[in-house]
Amino acid sequence: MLRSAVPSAVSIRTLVNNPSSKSGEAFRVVEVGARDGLQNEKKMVPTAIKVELINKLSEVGLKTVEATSYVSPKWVPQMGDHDNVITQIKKYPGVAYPVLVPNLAGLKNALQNENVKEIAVFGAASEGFSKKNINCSIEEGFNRIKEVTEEALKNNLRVRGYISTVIACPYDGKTKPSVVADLTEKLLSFGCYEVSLGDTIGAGGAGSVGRLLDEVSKAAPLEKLAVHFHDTYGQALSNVLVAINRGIRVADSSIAGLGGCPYAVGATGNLATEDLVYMLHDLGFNTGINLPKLIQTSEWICAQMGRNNASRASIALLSKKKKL
Ligand SMILES: CC(C)(COP(=O)([O-])OP(=O)([O-])OC[C@H]1O[C@@H](n2cnc3c(N)ncnc32)[C@H](O)[C@@H]1OP(=O)([O-])[O-])[C@@H](O)C(=O)NCCC(=O)NCCSC(=O)C[C@@](C)(O)CC(=O)[O-]
Repeated sequence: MLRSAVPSAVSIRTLVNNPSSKSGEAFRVVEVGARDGLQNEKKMVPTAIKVELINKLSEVGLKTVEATSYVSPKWVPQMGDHDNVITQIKKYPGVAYPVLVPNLAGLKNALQNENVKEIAVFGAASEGFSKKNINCSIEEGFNRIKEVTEEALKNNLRVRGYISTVIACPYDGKTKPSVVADLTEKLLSFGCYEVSLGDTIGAGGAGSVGRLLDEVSKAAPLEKLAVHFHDTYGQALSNVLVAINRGIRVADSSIAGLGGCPYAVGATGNLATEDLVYMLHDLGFNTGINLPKLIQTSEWICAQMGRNNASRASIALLSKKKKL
């Protein structure tokens, strides 16, 4: 069993009362808007819009911009243009563009595109969601992940791992933290450089997320963990604060809070990137992200898609700008 190398984190009270204690410390935001954010859109989003979105996100200073999925287009039609997207984006130096890969067939397709340098593999911590999402059991899913990861590493790709339904499953109810801890350990042993813990339906709050992280951190070093919260119950930002308090320094989020999973009915989008960045900057973290530019991108994508902005920080900062 791996032991955490990070010293015990400061309490939330210390963080809130003394934000300068985090001054300048790096925090990595993983932008998932172009993939998680768009995959559930019923109306096809033109490839050109996806490409422009990814380029704009790269220009605001994000260092990881998840680009698309090499999943079956029969299952997720919105991601069917994966190859064109990854070919057409600008590929800014220093920015990683991971693509989701569910199986060896997806990896074979991804490997044919020389622009794919990093993949993300994904499994679930509940049987119901695993069956609906990837049409197999948890065990079969992790066997697939192992073979995909091994093959990807042989081909010099970096591999990030996701675990879905870490708090609760839309089909099976609450998930045991010990199950998530075991699966996290497995993904790291396969060779994933990082594991992102996904609260797919956004059911978690500070208590359940804290209990989950206490258990997972017994099995995995904190510097190998990321958190991925959907904001269905409005808890995502406080959940990230709990993760920060435990010592985690990577979080996934989606521009304008776009998103939802096709196999998690009722789940809303991810935590909005703008809200996350607003909080991180207020705490004194260095994200490398230009918030005003991020807000412009958020306004732009909402206009392109004809939808309301789910980011509270974007709404507030845009209305302030309009009043001036
Ligand atoms: C895993 C499968 C493919 C199994 O689906 P299956 O139907 O069991 O697969 P199969 O192996 O039996 O193949 C069926 C057909 O699909 C084709 N096929 C098979 N694989 C591929 C592929 N990679 N690319 C293109 N085509 C593929 C295959 O060639 C065959 O074609 P046919 O002979 O019928 O013409 C399917 O269930 C699938 O694609 N699922 C993906 C669902 C998905 O993308 N969900 C959303 C992403 S996960 C998520 O959002 C959660 C996350 C990560 O954000 C974290 C969180 O919030 O929790």
